[in-house]
Amino acid sequence: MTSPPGDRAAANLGGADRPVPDVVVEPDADRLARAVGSALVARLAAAQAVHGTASVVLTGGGIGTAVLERVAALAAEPERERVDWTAVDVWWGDERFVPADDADRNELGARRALLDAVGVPAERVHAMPASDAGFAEPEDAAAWYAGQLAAAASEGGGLPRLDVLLLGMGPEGHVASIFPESPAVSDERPVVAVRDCAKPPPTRISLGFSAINAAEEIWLIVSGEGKAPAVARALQEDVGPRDLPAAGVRGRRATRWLLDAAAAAELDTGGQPVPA
Ligand SMILES: O=C1O[C@H](COP(=O)(O)O)[C@@H](O)[C@H](O)[C@H]1O
Repeated sequence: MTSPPGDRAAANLGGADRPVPDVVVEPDADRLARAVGSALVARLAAAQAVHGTASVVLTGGGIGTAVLERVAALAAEPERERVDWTAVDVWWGDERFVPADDADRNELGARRALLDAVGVPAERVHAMPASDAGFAEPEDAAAWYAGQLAAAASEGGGLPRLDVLLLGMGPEGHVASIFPESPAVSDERPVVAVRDCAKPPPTRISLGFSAINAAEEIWLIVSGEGKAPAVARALQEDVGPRDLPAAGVRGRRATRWLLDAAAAAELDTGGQPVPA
C-alpha cells in the first residue's frame, strides 16, 4: 500500500531542496554501532568547532543504545577525537510516559550508556517528562517540552539548532513514537502526546515531523533482518509517512540510513557493505 503524494507534504517532509538520503551498510550490528559511534563523535566535534556548542537528539532502542555505549568507550580513550561534553545539548526524539525509574524510559538507557559517564551538565540534558514529574496528562508534558525547545531557540524560532538527530526504526516503520496510521503522522506540532501505541508502553511523547525534519542531519540507525522490508519500502519514492513514518524523514543537510547487512538485505545492493 502506498500513500497519496499529499501525505508526504502533510508530514512536513521539507521541500525538494532537501538532499536525497544516503545509505551506509556495515557487516553486522557491532560494526554498525562502532561506525556510528565514531561518526557521531566526529560530527559533534565538528559542530563545536563551528558553533562552540553541539546538539544531539537521542533515540531509544537496542542499536541506538549500543551506539551510545560506543561513544562512551571512545570518550574514555584519551588519544581519540574529543567532544567537550560540557558544551553538548542533549534532547530526545521520543520518550515513554512512565515513571522516571521505569526501565522502559529511553532517558534511563541513555544515562546508563553514555550521559553518566561523560558528564553532560544537568542543565543541558533535556529529558522529556516522566509520568511522575507533575504532568497529569502526556499532552501537558508534550506542550512543556515544546516550550523547552522554543526557549533554547535563538532568534525567536520555535526550535534550537539540532546538529544530529538519531532515530531507530520499528519493523512496521515507526520512528521516534510516530506509528503508522496514527494521529502523530499529520500533527504539525513540534512535540505530540501519543496514546494507544501498538508497541508497549502505550503512552508516549514524541517529536513530530515538524521538529524531526528541522534537524541539520538525521541518522536512521537500523539493524536486523526483521526491519529489512521496512528499510526497502522507506527508500521507495512512492511510499508515504502515513503507511511508513520512516519514509517521512528528511534532514536539512543530510538524511543518512546507517544499516547493518541484515537490515539492508532487501535493498538493491543486497545488503553488501557500502562504506561511508
Ligand atoms: O519504541 C521505540 O522503538 C524504536 C526502535 O527500537 P529498536 O529496539 O527496535 O531499535 C526506538 O527508536 C524508539 O526510540 C523507541 O521509543
